[in-house]
Amino acid sequence: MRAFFEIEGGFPVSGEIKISGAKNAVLPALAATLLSPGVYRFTNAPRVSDLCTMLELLSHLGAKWWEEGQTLLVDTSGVTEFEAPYDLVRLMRASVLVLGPLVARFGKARVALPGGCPIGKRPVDLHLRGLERLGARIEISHGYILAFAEKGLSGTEIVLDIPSVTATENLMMAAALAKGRTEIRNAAREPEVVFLGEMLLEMGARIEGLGTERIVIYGRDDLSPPPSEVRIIPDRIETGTYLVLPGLTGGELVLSDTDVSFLEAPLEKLREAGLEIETESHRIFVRVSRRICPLKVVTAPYPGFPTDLQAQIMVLMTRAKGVSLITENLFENRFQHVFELRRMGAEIEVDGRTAVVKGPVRLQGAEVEASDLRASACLVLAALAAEGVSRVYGLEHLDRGYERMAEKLSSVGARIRRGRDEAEELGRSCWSGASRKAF
Ligand SMILES: CC(=O)N[C@H]1[C@@H](OP(=O)(O)OP(=O)(O)OC[C@H]2O[C@@H](n3ccc(=O)[nH]c3=O)[C@H](O)[C@@H]2O)O[C@H](CO)[C@@H](O)[C@@H]1O
Ligand SMILES: C=C(OP(=O)(O)O)C(=O)O
Repeated sequence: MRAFFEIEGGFPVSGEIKISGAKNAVLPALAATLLSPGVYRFTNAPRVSDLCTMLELLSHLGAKWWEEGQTLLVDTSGVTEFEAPYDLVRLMRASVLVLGPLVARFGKARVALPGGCPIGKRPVDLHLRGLERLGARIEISHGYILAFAEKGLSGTEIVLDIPSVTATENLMMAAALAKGRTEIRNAAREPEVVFLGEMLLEMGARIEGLGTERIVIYGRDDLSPPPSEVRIIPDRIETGTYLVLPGLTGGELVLSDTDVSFLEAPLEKLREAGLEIETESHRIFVRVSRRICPLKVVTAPYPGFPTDLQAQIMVLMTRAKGVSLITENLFENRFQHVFELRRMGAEIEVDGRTAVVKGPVRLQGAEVEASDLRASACLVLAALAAEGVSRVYGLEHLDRGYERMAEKLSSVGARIRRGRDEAEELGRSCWSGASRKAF
């Protein structure tokens, strides 16, 4: 038996959805706790299974974590291990984020080599080459990355071939404990990278150029936990996922506790598609009162249109009158949702990196299987738009990055329920076990 969402489509949404903290911000923030022993306090951490995996990894390394109300606390005073085992890395590629902090602080790290992933090959060569530039010796042995820097790391210049998000984060963390000045060129500019940099500043690091392609880090001998709570920034991808919903079902939504400044490219595209959008700094009001227009969408590193919203906007385009072109530039295999959308009646052809979507079609409810995290969100959206009942399988992907999705959607009038028993309802969840307190 597998978990599924059963969804009856075609009901307009209405109401408010509160956006959670960003998965892609909490993961590097937790990795950064390895840079200095002590107690760290986080608020607005999303209760998603990737957070659970990262907490398991930190526990494996010797850290402790607990909660006080909604605050998540992590104590890294007892970290003694240097290994991220395959069992955890295979669940979550972002486990590789512990590599930089471990080798910088302890002079050694052993991290399982992440394999390919459903959306693409996703090598980690830029992480490894950057660490080598900082003076680490890297070996690959028996499926593990071994990194050594017995005499510490030294500042250097690193030019990334691609503005990789997690490579920039790994190298920024490592450089924060390296001797001297490190310059990272062609650095990623994502809000989550800026957020991590700001946390490192709170820990005593000196960093310039956050949010630009040139980040300069002046390493310190020691860092310390931030003096106050670190608030995880809102999830721009969760926001974008729910933003397209009124375009599919009709109705109107208010998305609160978000950050509009992170969403310029998606907001521009959705307005071009015909959605009526009004914004305040932390709230977005969205509704649709006219026909959806076709779009040309090209994914790109921030501030371009995010690859993590490509699948969701593709569903919207099945509603548009005319031909839409959606080009995926970041990951070579991120069109797997197309096959499932076709099973629901969508007319989509893939030509190399571009999906050609012909609309409008009325999607039909079906049983579908998600291949990855954003494909799962796309299929939920498609099912909410479709005529009849759908079952969306593959919720282990969805649970990685969406907090309480069924509950949030039900609260705005969607007909969605999670199938299977109550224990499964929470998905893979380290805080639902009898031995641990619930968040
Ligand atoms: C935990 C996290 O923050 N995940 C996000 C992060 O993933 P992640 O950081 O893994 O994605 P990258 O920015 O690294 O990937 C961008 C491109 O660079 C390539 N590459 C990357 C590293 C490397 O060493 N060599 C290499 O060739 C990748 O295969 C990909 O084609 O950014 C992606 C792109 O916005 C998002 O989809 C993910 O949600
Ligand atoms: C691809 C994603 O995440 P990850 O990099 O953690 O696989 C995502 O968030 O869409």
